[in-house]
Amino acid sequence: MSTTTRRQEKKKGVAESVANSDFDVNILHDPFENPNIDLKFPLPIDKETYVDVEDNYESLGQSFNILNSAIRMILGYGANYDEIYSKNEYKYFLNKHSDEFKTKFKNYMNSKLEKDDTKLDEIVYDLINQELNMKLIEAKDFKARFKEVKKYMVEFYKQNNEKNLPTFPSHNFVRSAYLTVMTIMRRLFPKGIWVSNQDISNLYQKYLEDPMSIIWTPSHQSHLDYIILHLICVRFQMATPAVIAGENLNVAVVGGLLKGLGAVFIPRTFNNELYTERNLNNVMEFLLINKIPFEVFIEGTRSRDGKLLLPKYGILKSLVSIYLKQRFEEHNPKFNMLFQPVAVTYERVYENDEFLKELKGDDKKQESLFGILSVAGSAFSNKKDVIIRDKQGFTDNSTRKLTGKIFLKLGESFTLERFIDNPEIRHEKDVNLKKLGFTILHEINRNSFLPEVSIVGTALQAYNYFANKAIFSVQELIPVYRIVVEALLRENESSKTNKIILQNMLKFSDAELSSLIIEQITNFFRHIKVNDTKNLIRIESPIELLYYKNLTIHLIIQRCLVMYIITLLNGTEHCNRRIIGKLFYILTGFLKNEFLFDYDENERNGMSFIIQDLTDLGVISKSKAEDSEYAIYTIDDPNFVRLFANLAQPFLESYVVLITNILEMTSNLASNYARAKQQQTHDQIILDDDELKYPTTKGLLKYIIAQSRKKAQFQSLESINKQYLVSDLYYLNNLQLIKIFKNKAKTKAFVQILNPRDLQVINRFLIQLLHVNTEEKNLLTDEINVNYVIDITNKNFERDIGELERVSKLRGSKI
Ligand SMILES: O=P(O)(O)OC[C@H](O)CO
Repeated sequence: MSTTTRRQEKKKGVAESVANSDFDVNILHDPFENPNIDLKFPLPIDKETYVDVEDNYESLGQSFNILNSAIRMILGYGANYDEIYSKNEYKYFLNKHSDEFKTKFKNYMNSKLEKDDTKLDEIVYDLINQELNMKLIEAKDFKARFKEVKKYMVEFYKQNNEKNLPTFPSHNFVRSAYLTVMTIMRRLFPKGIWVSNQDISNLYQKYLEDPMSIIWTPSHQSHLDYIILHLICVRFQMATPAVIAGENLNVAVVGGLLKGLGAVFIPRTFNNELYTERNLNNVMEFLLINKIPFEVFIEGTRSRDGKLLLPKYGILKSLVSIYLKQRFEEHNPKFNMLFQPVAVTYERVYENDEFLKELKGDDKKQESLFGILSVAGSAFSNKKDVIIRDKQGFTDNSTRKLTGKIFLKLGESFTLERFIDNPEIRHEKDVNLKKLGFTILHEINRNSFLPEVSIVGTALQAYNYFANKAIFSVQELIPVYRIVVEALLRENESSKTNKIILQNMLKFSDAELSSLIIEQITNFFRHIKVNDTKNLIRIESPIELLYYKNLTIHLIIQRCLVMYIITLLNGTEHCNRRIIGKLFYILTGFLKNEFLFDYDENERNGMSFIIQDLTDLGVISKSKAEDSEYAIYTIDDPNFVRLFANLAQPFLESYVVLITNILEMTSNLASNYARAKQQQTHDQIILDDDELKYPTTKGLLKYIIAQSRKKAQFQSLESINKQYLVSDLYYLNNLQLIKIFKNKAKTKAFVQILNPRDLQVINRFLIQLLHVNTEEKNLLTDEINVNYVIDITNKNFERDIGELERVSKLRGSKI
């Protein structure tokens, strides 16, 4: 038997053993003949409807509709057309497509604006009061002016609602969309979209026990996320959700279709608009009272780098305040909602090529009708997908579409009542929103599937940093591959699927692993090439590895950091648990936004556990037997330590890149500003001269990327990408070392240095940490110095720089 066939046999074994647990359904399979997928339990049929909401209307019989008839005829799906989405609404969920519901929705929103929402009146009163105070109007005109402004506001928000709120046209509209989208998706993703029937069945059963709005909270890496969840709902006989979507998607024609499918368009930033947020709250409250499923991407934007982003709290805050209002003001004691974290994993994200450009500093291409049509159009190109090789025999994927499987895994769902777990709480400010967001995202990370390509990507990235070679043999990669698989397996105890796959991979022979690596590179990479005759790999642009490595990095980042620190201190008396612990504390602080370290309850991620584990593995050893915090550790397996330490490095480098450039750019701008100010006459004084004094966030990032690439200061390009830099920028803002603020027109954001001295201290600390042009280590090893850096990261503003300066002077070192 050939190795490939043996590997296929083993892979089949994996698929079979997984079949009863995870990823047993491809939702793109057989969608027309059998649109409804049977769940793992029989859906009840003894009642007409299972959702206890007033005014849940059954739709009238099929009305004649030319479009639907045409679709039936053209596509020839006649027989089962009426089966699609036939029981989802009215029977198991509220029928949001009934005319009665739509009228009720519209009336509800209009009467909120016209009379029911006192908040709007308050806003208008405040405004007119200001006009009065500024003598823009006279007291006698107050009432008339109030009426005029209120009328304007009501009209404005009515028009806004018309433009932005879901329209829920009809079940036939859902059916037509299903047929069209299915047809496109099947062509775009021939390898399927995989889910676990048991996951969906568990959720459905929980929902039926006590129907309430399911709040779907998926990870967000692609615009396809919304489509996928809708298709899943249709197929598993659940109601499609209303979806919070950025107004950037409300483009010609497509915006209308998306509204038909439940999109609630919102501004990307609210800029304290007085009533917009409240208006959105009203929309959400109406949907939740009616137990309509709701979908929100709490990261707020698509992650371009494979890791989860920090949650945005706006919508979570609204959900919590609606819950408390309903329970305690509207006396609706059973009101609740069910959060469902969802991990969506792509073997190759559709937007991959665009994301690489953005990471390298290009502006995002705005969504447009043309762009969306061309995606749909590309599904129908009849170009055969053949593997092309260049003259040297390496794969040339520059013109191939490169699509893979998509996997969707549900985490453990929980109700808001269970999360709050305190009947005394009445105010949203008493609810820990950060913990709510992090609970959702940790649950996503805990359940994220690791596709084979993510393991290949991690091994390639690790080896690339380790060996720094552009061309190497597949054979050279294999030992690294095995080490990576072992490390990931140790951190995947809780994921049944990942565990099985990784365990099986460890049993592969070298020849089987080679063929797996070659196959994955051929299928998914454009800038990493492979020659399957000579068994060679060529890395043309390592930035493509970043995404795949980051699909796994959250599992091992803490140990990478510990190994990084040990590498720095190895051979000195400082390589003890006390100093390692302090540095680990600082570095996990630096990377806490990048990796969502807060509220992580996994004890395997603690420093003591990791050190013990590395000792047990024989990677490091303790020189003294007793368990003192001063016992010195030494590295026994330098290659192992270096391999993982390297993976942590780019995240730290990106801080040095950022801070050095903020300092440089700000000082350049300051001297230009001083010069301009001298030449300025009184008449020229402008309203918003921050523009001249401070870099904009956007300008700064562009400058950094352009400058740093020229300087090639670090080995890895990974440290100079937009997503890491943005997240670092917000951490420095949080430490109040810099301030990010908007201009008066709220069109731009600026970066101002608030604490140049401590920004320098952090910069020097990082420079020593990364030993860039310096042998000094005093900021890493001297406890007074280290404690000062800890004070910065702890936001202890009482910190005493004097002591730091005295110590440095005494020892003749620079701060
Ligand atoms: O910020 P973007 O471009 O990732 O947009 C993603 C949002 O879902 C659009 O509403």
